[in-house]
Amino acid sequence: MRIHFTKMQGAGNDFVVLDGVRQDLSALDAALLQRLGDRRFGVGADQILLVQPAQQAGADFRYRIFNGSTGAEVQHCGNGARCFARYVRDQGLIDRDVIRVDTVNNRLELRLQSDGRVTVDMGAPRWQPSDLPFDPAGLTPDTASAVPLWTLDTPWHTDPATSGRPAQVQFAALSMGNPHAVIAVDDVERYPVADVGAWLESHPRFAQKVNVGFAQTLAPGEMRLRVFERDAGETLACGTGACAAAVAGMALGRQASAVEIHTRGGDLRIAWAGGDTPVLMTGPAETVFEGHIDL
Ligand SMILES: N[C@H](CCC[C@H](N)C(=O)O)C(=O)O
Repeated sequence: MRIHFTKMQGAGNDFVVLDGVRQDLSALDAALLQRLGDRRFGVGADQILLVQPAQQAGADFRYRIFNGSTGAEVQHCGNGARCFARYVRDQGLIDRDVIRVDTVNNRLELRLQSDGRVTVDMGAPRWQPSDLPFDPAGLTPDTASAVPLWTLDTPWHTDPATSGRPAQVQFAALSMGNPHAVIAVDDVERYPVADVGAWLESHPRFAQKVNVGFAQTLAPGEMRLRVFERDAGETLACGTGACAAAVAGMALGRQASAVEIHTRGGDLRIAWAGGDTPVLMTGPAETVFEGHIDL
């Protein structure tokens, strides 16, 4: 099967984008998607984005996301949503700058800005453990702040003096359509992101695993963030992770209602008015190259 694809990136989070409107991609299964995502045997990408005709009234397209390492479908991808908007506009699939798309569990509004960036209405955050899902059984959250903070023992010990007591992590748990655990750290560059990220990503309390964000507050309105993504490892940026980190900081009273998030791959701007209002994310979306692949 010969497939036309477009390689794109949003703040260094990279994607293979497929036109399922003008191509018949019904034969694509998880194995072929995983091959597309493979950085040695395929094109290589953190996620595969599929553009399909809308199935619901009021939407322009259906937007489906698959993690590149597994070919498994996931609920949301924020950096991907910006690239989706750039793609359908540049490919002539739509001639408007405001685009409405449906994901598996959300309707998003994508807006192409005159400066080349894209703003995405990411929907409202959801805080119930069942929204992730996260199993809180036996845990007592710290409810002194506006949102519950959960504490888990890690497999590591802090130092010989406390060899009997494991180190702990405290995190906010929320859904942006996909599951996120956000840990506040003093210095993202020195924190053991790979170890703690891999451990929490696959913790049995997260039945569908979880994206793990490591957030450093630089100032009210400015954060640095690293994210160990579910089924992707650490990516250079994570859009839903940036929303989750910003919203957790705001809900905890540590952040203003608009935050500039510095990721390793670029900067994202997040705005949120609280409660059930939508989270707005603005950032870059760029095409890298186009090509064909025989699968
Ligand atoms: N790894 C994520 C999907 C991609 C999210 C990320 N690339 C973004 O920009 O939001 C998950 O399994 O939920």
